[in-house]
Amino acid sequence: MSTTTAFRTVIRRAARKNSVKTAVPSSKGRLAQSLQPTGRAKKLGSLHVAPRSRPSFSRDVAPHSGKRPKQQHSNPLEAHFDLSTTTLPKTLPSDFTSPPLLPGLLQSVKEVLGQDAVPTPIQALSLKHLMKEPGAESKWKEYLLASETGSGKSIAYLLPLLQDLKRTELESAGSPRKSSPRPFNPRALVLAPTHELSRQLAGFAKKVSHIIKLRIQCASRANTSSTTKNNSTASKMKTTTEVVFDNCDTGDVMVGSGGRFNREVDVLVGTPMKLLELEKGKGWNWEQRAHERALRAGSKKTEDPTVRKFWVDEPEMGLESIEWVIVDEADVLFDPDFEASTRQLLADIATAKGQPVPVLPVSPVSLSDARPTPESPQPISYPFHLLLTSATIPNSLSNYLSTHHPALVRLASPKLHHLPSTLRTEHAKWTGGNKDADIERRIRRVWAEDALTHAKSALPAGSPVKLSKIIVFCNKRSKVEQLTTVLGTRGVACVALTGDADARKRGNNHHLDGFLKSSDSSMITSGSRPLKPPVLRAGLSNPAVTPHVLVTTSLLSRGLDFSPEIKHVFIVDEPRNMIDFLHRAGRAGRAGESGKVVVFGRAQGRGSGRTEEMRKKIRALT
Ligand SMILES: Nc1ncnc2c1ncn2[C@@H]1O[C@H](COP(=O)(O)OP(=O)(O)OP(=O)(O)O)[C@@H](O)[C@H]1O
Repeated sequence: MSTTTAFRTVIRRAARKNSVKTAVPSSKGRLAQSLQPTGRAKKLGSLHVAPRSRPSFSRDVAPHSGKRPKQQHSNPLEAHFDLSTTTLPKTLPSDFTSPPLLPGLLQSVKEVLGQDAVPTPIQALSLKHLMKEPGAESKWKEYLLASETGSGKSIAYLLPLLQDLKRTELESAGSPRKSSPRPFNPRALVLAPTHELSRQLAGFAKKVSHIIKLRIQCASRANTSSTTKNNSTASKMKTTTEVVFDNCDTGDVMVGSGGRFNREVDVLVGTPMKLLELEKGKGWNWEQRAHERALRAGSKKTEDPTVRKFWVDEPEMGLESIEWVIVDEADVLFDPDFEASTRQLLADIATAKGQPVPVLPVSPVSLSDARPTPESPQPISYPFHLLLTSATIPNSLSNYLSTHHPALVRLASPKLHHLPSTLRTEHAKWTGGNKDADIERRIRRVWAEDALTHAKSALPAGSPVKLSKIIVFCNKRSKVEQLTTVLGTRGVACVALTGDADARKRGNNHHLDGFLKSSDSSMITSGSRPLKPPVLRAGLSNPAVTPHVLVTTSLLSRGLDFSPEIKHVFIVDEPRNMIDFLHRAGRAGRAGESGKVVVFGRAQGRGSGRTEEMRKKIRALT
């Protein structure tokens, strides 16, 4: 279908629905409103308290019954998620002032979220349970904050973290900080699975803490070439002057030089691998990794001549001062790909603080997706506050926590394991042979709808139309590349982002910011009458030139906040599981904004059974 035909179709449909007016909710407090439980979610609304043997807090929390509501036996998600639920407490803070925040912190929260913003359910739960009253007993906390995508988990963990760090700093004003031979001695770590998310979280934390003046840094070193012993002097010099930290706000980088670079850091954000590298020295595991690669490639020799010998740099980070560790996207960071690094880092902190914990091998049971079983717990007790956050609690994470952190308290929002209520789902059928053409048609339909909305608005006729940005999720890198090329040749310029894309190696988020920011200048003009198809301007305003479509894999499905720019997500390959689906879809419909996820699938013939199965599961999420 051409642009013109698509546009006309939209016009016809709109004419039919002409009498239906869309209610535009007030922007103030929209997020909190959209997250209130309704219908079935209200019944199942959950504050989930994990420790069955040790009821942990508050009179108003109904104790976990251990029983599953009847209707959940038929829930197709049961195989993936821990769906245990209890009742939401009746009394939760309804604003950011009770318990009181430090004045500077409150001011920044209002600046960032808006003067009328009220806490979302997960933020209210966090305020209620995690804000330490001055003089309250100091004990290491262990909490899981779980709520649907885009519901404000970052603020939910930042408030107790920043408030506590500032208070401790004020209380110990005058007393010198512990001396350490290492240049960086953070008081808190925030772990995230990707550099992109680390940078975004650090930038956000900076905004929230700029008045109370805590120092937030992102440990996001630009990827540089490996350092070999053969060229040790030159390469060592290179390492000591290369980029150490990325300044997430400005994109500037500060250049460190080994031990000479000294700067106090309160909160350091990074991937577990990058933080281990700072703790142990760059190159600490390269030899082992190269060895494993050689083994995977089938090398039988113990000393493979192709395995290079790597130089290990000086460690740069001390762990003795750490009081808090936040594990964002905990279900990923405790999954088999990240689990070893995450637990190694946590264990190293405990050791540095003089309370070593065993790094137990992960039991296959705790990592399995099977329903939790009453295992004999092997508790790990870390000497720091541990906060995990996640939008999904797969059974594997639930098992892991029951086994190793039986005292950890789980706080969950009423709509956990549901799509945000402001997100609409549409199913698009493949029409036949050419899937790329179907995707293109759907993209153009979104733009035609933009033009129609513009034409019906009070904006002056002929003024530019703002075209929507769209994220397209594929399963494989090869598909991302192929689709980007095809759409490009058909006049839809795309940004392709895969794990090893060059743009990711630059140590900043400019590749994402550029895509999102260009929206202001990327416009088309509409004629004065709505039936006239949009006219494309040349150059920047032309989506054939300026990318309006980001094509990627699940890499960008985790944690990244694209609101309010992204309202459309396309899922063109069947997601591997519903966890993947929730996270991909959750890049739109955030913070109470409206959004739409379009799921492509086969309506008949081969593969249609699987599509129908997926639809059922998606219905269970809404
Ligand atoms: N109380 C609030 N009122 C209005 N907007 C809010 C509020 N809290 C957070 N937001 C906004 O909501 C958006 C999403 O927040 P955030 O990224 O923390 O969500 P999340 O729950 O961590 O999502 P994900 O699970 O995808 O990581 C952000 O743009 C944030 O500024």
